[in-house]
Amino acid sequence: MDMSQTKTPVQPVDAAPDSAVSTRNISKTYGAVEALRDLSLEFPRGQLTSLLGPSGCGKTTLLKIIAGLLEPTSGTVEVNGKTVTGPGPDRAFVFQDFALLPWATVLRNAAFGLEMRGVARAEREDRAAHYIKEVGLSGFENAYPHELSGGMRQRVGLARALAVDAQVLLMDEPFSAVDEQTRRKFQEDLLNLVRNENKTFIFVTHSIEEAVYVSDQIAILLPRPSRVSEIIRPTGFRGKGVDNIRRDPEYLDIVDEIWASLRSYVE
Ligand SMILES: Nc1ncnc2c1ncn2[C@@H]1O[C@H](COP(=O)(O)OP(=O)(O)OP(=O)(O)O)[C@@H](O)[C@H]1O
Repeated sequence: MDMSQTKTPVQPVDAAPDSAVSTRNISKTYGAVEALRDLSLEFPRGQLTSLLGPSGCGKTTLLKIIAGLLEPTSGTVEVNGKTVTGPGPDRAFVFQDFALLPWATVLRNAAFGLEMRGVARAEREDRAAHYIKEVGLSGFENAYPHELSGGMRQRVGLARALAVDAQVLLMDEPFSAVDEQTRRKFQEDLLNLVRNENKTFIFVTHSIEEAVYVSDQIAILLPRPSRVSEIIRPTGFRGKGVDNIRRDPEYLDIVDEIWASLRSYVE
């Protein structure tokens, strides 16, 4: 099988998608470890793209390079046509552990990105309160992180990222540490956020089902040195409502298809 082929099982790829983020010929080596090789990928504006691939294939590395937290060995990242040289206000990283301040309330934590940017207290608390509501945490403004469940802490991290109004949200396996019910609820909420916020989401996950459920575009990465093997756009069942996606025949077919292409790497 030609692994470099771009698959379009549901709908043709737009002729010229408007990209918020482009990675061009990115390579990254850590000493002797070649993590990424010549990886080029477009991230359409206002959509959610998942990076999916076997463990250790370089998904987090790519996300950190896009965030400007890590320099590629070669290649460039562009955000809105401008080359990335470091972290910037156009991108917000939602960390796996969310990096919340344990001594600060939910409100202050959610406002923390704005505080770092010097936004006045009243304005930042207003904006933080709006996003605390948006992520379903109304009533917890004055709680502390240790009083929250893992899923709620994740929502605080997401509220913080939304409050700074970055155009690009980078999420590294945000749902890996929560129970299945919380995870499903969060996936539904994420779908609504993508629709309502018109931001570009780049999302790392290990879960094929999760990627197909939440993504407009899935980039399947091959194991080290990682390249993109396929781009899948599971758009056919999008308008059918969050409750119907998991039993949609197209959803199930795409999950099977991705599993078929990844299984050889885990056997
Ligand atoms: N700081 C580092 N120094 C040396 N090697 C590293 C470093 N960070 C990552 N690597 C290696 O680079 C490869 C890619 O790592 P990365 O964390 O990006 O993969 P991943 O796809 O996100 O993995 P996982 O799905 O398990 O989180 C791995 O082999 C990893 O061991």
